[in-house]
Amino acid sequence: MSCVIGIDLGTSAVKALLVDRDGKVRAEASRNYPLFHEHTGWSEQRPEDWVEGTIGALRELISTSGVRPDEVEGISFSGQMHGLVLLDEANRPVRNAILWNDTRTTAECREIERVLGPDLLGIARNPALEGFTLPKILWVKRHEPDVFAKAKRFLLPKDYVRYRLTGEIHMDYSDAAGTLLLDVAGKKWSTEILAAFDLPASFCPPLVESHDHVGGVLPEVADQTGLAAGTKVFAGGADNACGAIGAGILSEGLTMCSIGTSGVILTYEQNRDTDYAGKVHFFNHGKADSFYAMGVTLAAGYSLSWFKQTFAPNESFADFLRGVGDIKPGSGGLLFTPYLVGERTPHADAVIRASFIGADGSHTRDHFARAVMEGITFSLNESMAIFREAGKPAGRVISIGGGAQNPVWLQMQADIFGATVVALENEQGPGLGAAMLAAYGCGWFDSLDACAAKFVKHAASYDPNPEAVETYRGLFDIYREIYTQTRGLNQALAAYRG
Ligand SMILES: Nc1ncnc2c1ncn2[C@@H]1O[C@H](COP(=O)(O)OP(=O)(O)O)[C@@H](O)[C@H]1O
Ligand SMILES: O=C(CO)[C@@H](O)[C@H](O)COP(=O)(O)O
Repeated sequence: MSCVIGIDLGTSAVKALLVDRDGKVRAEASRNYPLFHEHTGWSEQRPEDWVEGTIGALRELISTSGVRPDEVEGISFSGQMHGLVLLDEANRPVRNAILWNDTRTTAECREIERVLGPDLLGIARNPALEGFTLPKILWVKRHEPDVFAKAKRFLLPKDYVRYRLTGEIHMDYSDAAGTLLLDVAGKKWSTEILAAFDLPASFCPPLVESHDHVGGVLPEVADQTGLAAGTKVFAGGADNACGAIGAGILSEGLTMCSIGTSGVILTYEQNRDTDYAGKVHFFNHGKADSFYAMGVTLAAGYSLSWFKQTFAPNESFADFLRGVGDIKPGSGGLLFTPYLVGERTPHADAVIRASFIGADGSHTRDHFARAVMEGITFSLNESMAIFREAGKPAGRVISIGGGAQNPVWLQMQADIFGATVVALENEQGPGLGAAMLAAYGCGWFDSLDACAAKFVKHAASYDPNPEAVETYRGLFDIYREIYTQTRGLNQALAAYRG
């Protein structure tokens, strides 16, 4: 059996998939790791936890699957985006990584806007948002000058793990696009942006394509995992680029909904000049010389996990959500906005927080759980609305991520988006996209598209129910009002946060 491995370095866990030449997932293994929230709005992880988790997951994958080490032809990665890993002269992290959902950098975002003006959108193609990497670099420079003095270069999360597996330092275009330091259309580090913030070119790693062969597994990693030393390692990509590859979003007109910790509505873009004026993100794809645009809900799956963890910590997701299908669309007039950690699209706002609106004595826990799922989906529908206004057809949406595991949620997506929602057989999120990059990199296919034709298999599809569509249309208008109605209240409450 010849196989590849896709490693998805997520926010809650790292998952490793062993995939054969037919695209069949033969084995999987995962390891969780903690998040640290030292202050409100902060979110950090220990890079060493990612490395230990990845090595542990690989060891389990090899030992339980029965695959021979020489049958693994290649490995690639998908990674949570934007997280800042600062390395010293000896490539050791100088502090914890600051993650994509950390919102401490509002002042640095304003500074970036002031210094770069319209060049920011012109070059980096994205606005300054707290989650992106450059504001985090400036935050460490300003608030931890002693730490910053030791930092010689930066990496993103999966690039650091790949470095520890291979000893080689690189970054692929799809992940580099989320740093605000890349000239996205020109595919090079922006000398203008680096100069504007006094960062040397040596601060940035060499750029590669997602399918590029960038090194081999180190002998000591081979000893720890059971892989063969020298096993080919391919660069990999940003988790949303890999999610899109794994969902077959490789040509114009295709749309994806991903509900992981964050939530994303993503469309493929062939034209590097497509201009959404910064309303949605515009990034390089993991398929060479192509792009994607996406809107992001910061706390999508995270909102549901938070709710379950807070009110039913000992129940599985399946048990917890069992009664949700019995509640009618609209949750009996209960609405939820998923702003637990602030929001990105369409409201770039680090201060806004979540609300339940309309609670009454008849509401049960199932009403609240359904309202959380509906609120997350309404938020994603705001991104969908931006794409529709820009003329993108969104009649058919491929749904991936943890949220796609629940049929009630898939039907809800169809009803709220007013689109046919298609689930994938053997839903594996971005890990399958990472495995596809390895399969293409190994030469199993002539193109990623050819790989997708074999690996991406559609499962059940969900058509919108006209009655539910009508109910949700009315509620969506009310949902949209909540942001403006609660913004001032949340600004006043900010002083009371920990
Ligand atoms: N059975 C389920 N039904 C509905 N949602 C689920 C289920 N299992 C997980 N989820 C949601 O999926 C999210 C995790 O998705 P995942 O794609 O694994 O995230 P990440 O890649 O960010 O670690 C959780 O936060 C949770 O809300
Ligand atoms: O910040 C973004 C995209 O801009 C997030 O999508 C992260 O990339 C983390 O994703 P998940 O952990 O939810 O997969």
